[in-house]
Order: sequence, then structure tokens, then C-alpha cells
Amino acid sequence: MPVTKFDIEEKYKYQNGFDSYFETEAVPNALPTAQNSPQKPPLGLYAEKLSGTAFTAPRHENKQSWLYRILPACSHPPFTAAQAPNESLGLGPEPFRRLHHIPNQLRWDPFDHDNSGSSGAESGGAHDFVSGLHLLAGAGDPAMKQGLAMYSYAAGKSMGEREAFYSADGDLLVVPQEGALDVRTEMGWLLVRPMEICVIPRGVRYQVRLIKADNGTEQPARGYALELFQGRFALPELGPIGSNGLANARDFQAPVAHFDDFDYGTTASDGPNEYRITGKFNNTLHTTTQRHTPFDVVAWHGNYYPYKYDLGRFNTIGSISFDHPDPSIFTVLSAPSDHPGTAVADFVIFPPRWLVGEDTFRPPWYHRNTMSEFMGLIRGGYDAKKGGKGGFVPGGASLHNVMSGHGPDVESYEGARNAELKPAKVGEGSCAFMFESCLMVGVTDWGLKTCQKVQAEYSDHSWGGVKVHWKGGKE
Ligand SMILES: O=C(O)Cc1cc(O)ccc1O
Ligand SMILES: [Fe+2]
Repeated sequence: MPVTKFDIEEKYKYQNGFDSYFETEAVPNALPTAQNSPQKPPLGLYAEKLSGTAFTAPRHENKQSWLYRILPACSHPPFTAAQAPNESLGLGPEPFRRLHHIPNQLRWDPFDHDNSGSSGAESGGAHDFVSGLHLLAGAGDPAMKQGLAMYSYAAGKSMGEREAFYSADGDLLVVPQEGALDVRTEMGWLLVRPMEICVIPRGVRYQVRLIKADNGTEQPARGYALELFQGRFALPELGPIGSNGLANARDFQAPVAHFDDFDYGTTASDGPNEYRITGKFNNTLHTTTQRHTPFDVVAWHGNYYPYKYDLGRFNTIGSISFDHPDPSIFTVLSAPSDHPGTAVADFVIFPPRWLVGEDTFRPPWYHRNTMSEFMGLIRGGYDAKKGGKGGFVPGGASLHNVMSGHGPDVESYEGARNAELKPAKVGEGSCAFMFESCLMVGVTDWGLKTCQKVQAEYSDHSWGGVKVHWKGGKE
């Protein structure tokens, strides 16, 4: 392998801030001064604009970046519709048309890792991050830039060194549950471990690698992802909380520019090697092979970029008097709809926290919600549900759709009803999360049947035995 100019420390340098205007250059003076598109950009680079919003979007919403690269992204042979690596990715608009909208509470045992491949030292699985994405549920339509998709992923091998993926359908929020993802993007590298998340915006090309264990095998990765067809994740308003709290802007990290300084021909079409680019376009994968690396961005500036966040940095806030607050206090990122306060997708976490509420039922209350609630567990347990076999366990998930009643299972309810209310730390070593959406989501065939993880007894075991405490109107 040719040596790049980038050593390992450089690779994981980040720029800190949310929704910031960043600039970064891997080679000094690669960014033009005081203009974006000079007649001849510095160092023989091409200037390329990447638009995340309409050119004319209002300033506070406008997202664009300028990339200074060795060859422009347009230099590639035509894309052709790819052979489906697996149906589950939601290939073709068809799985989206076949969504099952059902009012039942659903819970899944942990989804399988990808152990479908050879057991060779180099590759533990047949699927990489892209072919290992399983469409679980969704709403809307990427062609209309409306709605979202929810995935679980299981990757047993890295994407090829000469492969890149992008989605024209939406921004992808990735929540690793097991196994770190070494994400190489056009705009630089992001190392995303369990208990961290990343967001890769629409259009940005990237390659997901797994981390090698000491014995040389790649560590399989499993997790969850949400693709946002409309709008953009933002930090939630803080209202009376004030100017700091929840996820703080400075804890979001964006990559620094990094590029490959080798493998070029004299034109875009005569480089020594082929690079496979896969694009997701209206839920269909398309591929092309080009003879130059997509990882050739020497410098960039702008506010449209991928980023990561360490969930351990979340500043959790809760009640210090009584009653269980709405889970909106745990919102990390929120993608608003056109209606203020109503999110197409909220990303909410349940981190370790002190509960001190007096005369309070401390776990979540029983409820029915006009929003849909998809939950996953990164590690540990969740205070409203039992763990263990057949329970809510790391790597599993649940879906409580629009107006589907849910709340603590009978054991959690009785435990909390009778608990001594001294200050207690809940969730030590745990982190559950929720994708909450104003949209009713439908579940795919894969999610309902093919994955074979649906817990048939979930509802009955959780709530069938809920006790009658009513004593005919007497205490
Ligand atoms: O249903 C759930 O477990 C998620 C949830 C948590 C909470 O603290 C309040 C409401 C809510 O929907
Ligand atoms: Fe809920």
C-alpha cells in the first residue's frame, strides 16, 4: 500500500462544533482565499459545490460545502441499477409499498450479526455495512423528500478499499451497538464506536471499514440507523433550560480533510484502478466504476458535512421534585417537520441518571402517543422492561406505533410501585434510545417475518398479567 501523507493521529483529528462553518485543508493553501471558484483553483484542484439545501434556502437553514478535489465527482461512466445484494435493504420502491401498518406492540430479539461468510482471517462475514443494512420500517417516499426509514445493520466485513457508497435519499444517522465503524468520507475520517453516533448527509460518499482485532480478524459490527428523507437533524431548543445542557454544540465532531495522493492517471478515465461507487436513489441501488478515487478532497469549507457525537457527553436533565417528565428532555437531535415542535424524527437517549422524585412512579408512565416510538438498546437494561431472554436486550428493538398503548411491563410496574423512594441511580452502564416520529411507520416483511426475531409473546408477557389494584373505590 502506498503511504499517504496522513498518519494515524492526523486521521482522527476533528473539528468541534454543531452546525458550524468549518474549513480544513490537508495541504496548506489548498483553499482559495476570499472566493470559492477562482479561474484556476489552487494546486491544480477542481472546485465542486455540494448543496444540502436549495441555493435559496434561508440563511439559518442553508447548508452547502465547497470541496477542492483532484477530480470532480461527475467524472464517471453511467450508473446502472445494481443487482440486489439483499432484498432487505429496501431495494426498489417495492418494500416501501409493501409496508405493514399494524397497531400491535412489537418487540424483537437481538438481530443477528453477519456470520454468513467464510471464516477466513480476513473476513468474518459476507455482508459489509451497505449490503448488511436491513430495512425494518419506514414512512413516506424519498422521491418526495418525505418521511424516513429505519434499519438494523449487521456487517461482517469492511467495504472494499476501492468502494464508496452514498445515498441521494437522505441523511443517515448511525447508532452502533456492537463493533466500531471506521468511516472514511469524502470530507475525512470518523471513528464511530458503540455509544457514539454519526450523521452522514445526503450525497456524501463514504466507505465503512471494520476494526481489526489483535488476531487480524475484523470485528463484526451491528447497530441501528435512521435515514431522514426530509429536513435535517438539529439540536433541540433548550427553552427555560437555558444556554447549555443536553447535547452541547462543542461536543459534535467533524472530520478534517484527508485524501489519497496516489492512483491517478492523466485523465479521469485512465487511472490504474477501478473504484466502485454505489448510490442509493429512490431506495434502489445503482453502481458505476470510475478510474479515480472518490477520496480525493484535499480541502473543504462549509456547513454541510458528516459528524459524530459521543453519547457519554450528554448532559442529562430531569425532575428534582416529582413526576416523570416527558422523554423530550432526553432529545439529542431533532429533525423538525414544517410544524414547530413536531419532529419527523427525534433521536432520544436514556442514559444513566439519578432519580429523586418524591411520591412519584419513577419509570415511564403508561401511555398512548400520537408519535411512533422505535426503541433500541445499545447496552445494559431499561427501567420499564425486564431484560434477559425474551426481554428487551441489547441489540434488540421495539416499536410502539401511533396510539399503541404501552408502558412498564408488569414486573417493572409492581417493582416501581412498591420501591422505597430514596435517591437512586438508574441505567448505570446502560443506554437505550428512541427514534420518535410524528409519522406512522410501516414494518417490512423482513422486520415482521424474515428476520425471525419478533417476540410473539411480547404483549401478553408484558401486560397480560397487569394486576387490578382497584378495591371497589376504597384505598
Ligand atoms: O415508551 C417508552 O419506553 C419511551 C418513553 C420513555 C419515557 O420516559 C416517557 C415516555 C416514553 O414514551
Ligand atoms: Fe413510549
